[in-house]
Amino acid sequence: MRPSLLDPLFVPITSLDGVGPKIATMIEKVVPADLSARNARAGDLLFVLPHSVIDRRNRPGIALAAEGAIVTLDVRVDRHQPPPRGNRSVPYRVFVHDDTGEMAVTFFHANAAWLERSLPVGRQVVVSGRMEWFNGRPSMVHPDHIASAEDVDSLPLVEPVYPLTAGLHAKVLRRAIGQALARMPQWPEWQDPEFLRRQTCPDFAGALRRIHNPADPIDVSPEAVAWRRLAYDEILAGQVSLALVRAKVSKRAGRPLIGDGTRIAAIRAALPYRLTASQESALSEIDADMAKPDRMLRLLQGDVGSGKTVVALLAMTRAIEAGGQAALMAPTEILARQHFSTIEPLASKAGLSVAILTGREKGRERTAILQALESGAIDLVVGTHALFQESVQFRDLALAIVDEQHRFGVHQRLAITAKGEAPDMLVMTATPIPRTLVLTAFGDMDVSKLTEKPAGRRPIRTVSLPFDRYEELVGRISDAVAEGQKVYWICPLVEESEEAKLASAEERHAALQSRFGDRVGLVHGRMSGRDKDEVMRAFKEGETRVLVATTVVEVGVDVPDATIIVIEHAERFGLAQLHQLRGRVGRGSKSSTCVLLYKPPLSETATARLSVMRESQDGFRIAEEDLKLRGEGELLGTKQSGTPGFQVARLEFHADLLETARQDARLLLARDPELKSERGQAIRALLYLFGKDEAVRLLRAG
Ligand SMILES: Nc1ncnc2c1ncn2[C@@H]1O[C@H](COP(=O)(O)OP(=O)(O)OP(=O)(O)O)[C@@H](O)[C@H]1O
Repeated sequence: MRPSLLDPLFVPITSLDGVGPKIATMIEKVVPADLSARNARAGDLLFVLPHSVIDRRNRPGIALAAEGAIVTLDVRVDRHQPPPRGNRSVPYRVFVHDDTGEMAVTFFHANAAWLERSLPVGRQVVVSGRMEWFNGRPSMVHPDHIASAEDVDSLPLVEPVYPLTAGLHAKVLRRAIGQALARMPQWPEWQDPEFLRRQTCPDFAGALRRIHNPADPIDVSPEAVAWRRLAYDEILAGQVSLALVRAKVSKRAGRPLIGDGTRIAAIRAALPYRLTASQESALSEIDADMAKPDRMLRLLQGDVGSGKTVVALLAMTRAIEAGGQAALMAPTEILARQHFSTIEPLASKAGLSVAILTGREKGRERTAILQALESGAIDLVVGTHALFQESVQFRDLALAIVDEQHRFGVHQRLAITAKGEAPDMLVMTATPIPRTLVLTAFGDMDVSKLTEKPAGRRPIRTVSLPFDRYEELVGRISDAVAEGQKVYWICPLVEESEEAKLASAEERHAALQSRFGDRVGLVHGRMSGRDKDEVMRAFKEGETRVLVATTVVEVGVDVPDATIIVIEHAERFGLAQLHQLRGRVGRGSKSSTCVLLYKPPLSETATARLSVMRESQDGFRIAEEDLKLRGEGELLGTKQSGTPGFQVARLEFHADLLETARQDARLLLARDPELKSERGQAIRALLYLFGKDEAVRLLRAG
């Protein structure tokens, strides 16, 4: 049961003063991504942390205030100058002075009565806001704060600045966060006292209060002790949650999966290529795991195009030879269909019966698949989320493979394994991620890596090109298309909305169509599955030569004879994503080109990212660079996809805390596996606070 001390925080944010349904929707946009999968609760606001501060301690005097600076001034009010009657375009000006000079405090659409009350002529007041120059004179337009000289203490001297979204005012958000802070109960301490002493940390509530009410800009820094304390809390919550999942998964013993090898041999014989040494060694690690009576819990990391699918197929075949069934779950429908079309012809050579199950299989077709899975008539199923559904039952699921791409959480992975009697599990990721991140996102899994690409692949030539060379680029592409090459054109990442994304893709499609006619296809996330398939088929078979696409092609799409990829507004993408996208070409034996089309001026990090892309094609190295440049959020996927990232911890500052937290979590659970001790109970509260409700539920499920 959830500790009752959490009750005041476990209520919808709409129960806070000043938060109606409309504001709630806006606030949910700034609540950290991991939490926003459900409706936000008041407690989530605690972790909406400021990214900077406004320092209002700066009191230079009017004459010394720099343009654009936010300053606080002690001034005397001289006179009011309301706009001429009926002329709303002229502002209301209040003239003030101090020892150093004079200025105007300016208001548009002012409420005159309110101004007369708050800035009475002759009174000494404090105004705080941004300095602007108007007609060569200093002025402050719409000060953020006005206080009488007596009330000056009410001014926040160091004011936190929060991430905002269109329509959400800082004041509204601050007020909501203030209420969440006020609802914090007296927490039991969940950290090890020894650790706290070493780190000289404040307690959890104290740390939050310090960051939300900073006394100094340094308090709002991930390196400050308060922030480190919270980061450690969060990392520990993650590690305990992963350890609980692992304990649950490995509690039931697995079984040895050993077959006679005939079907595996049939598939190997049908492959048009030899497996790489990397693929062979990953397979023998997987084989060894599967042969053991313990359950396999392994992560297969492969760089783009390294050939994970065939490794997955051979592992599944082993499970089937041993008398069980196997499931492969993909993050998108496009990918599920692609895996199916790769796997099906090979599997049928070995006499396996294979099915696909996504949201699209409906009615009688679906019923037939479900029955065949339950009776065991289907050996191998490829699918999407649809495989999680309760109606999906297996006769004997022996191996579950999750093609992860960071879109599934720990608990979803668990959900699929719950469909068998302790099946083995293999998680595949296409973005190589550094060891530290493997630990945080996946816990203690065994890792196999595909570090090598199939023989005969040529390096991809990568160039960056400013947008003003667009015409020249289109000319080159025109030549390439005339030679029969295939081109991906990736549309810019647009944050605002699905509509904006679509508009930009359609616009580019239209522009390229006017040049290349009906040899240009368009694929985007809003299309139906069938339409997407059709567009992909036409591109694969060469009916279209240029494919304009949003990032739906980012993961896994395999058209081996595509040789050029243009990434428009490359400066907006993270490194991991650029690397994934680039991996759509260079999958065959022809040489390929990746064009990073950008709009100058480039920021410093964008410049660095593009140069890493030009210099390296090693996904493992790029992942390390990404971690340095951007932090883990980008690396684990884009914000939109709800990644197993963090809300507070930032690994570029807090990676050193990981190992300690991991050991701490292990020790804790070794001593108190059900979290029943005093510290264990406190840890339960911690898990809930960081949204790990599912992990606590596992305890009850036993
Ligand atoms: N050993 C091999 N030799 C030659 N080609 C191979 C080999 N293994 C796989 N391939 C081919 O390489 C391509 C990429 O394989 P696959 O789609 O499995 O890659 P992946 O690891 O899933 O990469 P991504 O994550 O980028 O999609 C496929 O066309 C596949 O047929």
